[in-house]
Amino acid sequence: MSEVKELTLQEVSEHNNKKDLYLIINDKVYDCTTFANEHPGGEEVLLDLAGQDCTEAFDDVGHSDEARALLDDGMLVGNVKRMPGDPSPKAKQTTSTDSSSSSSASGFGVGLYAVILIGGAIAYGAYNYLQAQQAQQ
Ligand code: HEM
Repeated sequence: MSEVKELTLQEVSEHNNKKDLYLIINDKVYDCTTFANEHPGGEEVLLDLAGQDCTEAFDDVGHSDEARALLDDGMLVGNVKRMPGDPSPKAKQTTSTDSSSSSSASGFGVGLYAVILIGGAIAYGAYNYLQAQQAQQ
């Protein structure tokens, strides 16, 4: 049984190059040195974030479950040890902007239904009108 390592942000930040590349995701430290050149999203993005907390960037891409599984499959080094004065973990936060954007999304849904309903009604009216015209001839 290997002991879980604890690394400070300072220690992780020293692993910031192609030959020694650590990333922090959800307060866990991963050694991505060998994975970097196999990364489907490219080596550059990982190098840019080397030694840093990339939780937000990782989540924003919408990585698959397989990508998440890869992390714990051999890359895990240990946990982040937060010291007093360190920045807080970069987790996804539900902000008021999020809820307003979701409400505008649902507003768009209602608008779309209205367009479909009104469009349908107009098409039905036009069809009836044409039928009546034809009946008159
Ligand atoms: C060690 C952490 C990471 C792992 C294990 C990983 C793994 C993967 C995998 C397996 C894919 C293929 C698509 C999928 O299955 O979701 C992918 C795509 C991608 N990754 Fe990562 N990734 C990591 C970190 C990052 C970071 C920090 C970024 C920064 C923005 C990033 C950016 C991307 C992009 C842009 C793609 C899309 C590539 C495309 O579809 O053309 N990845 N990653």
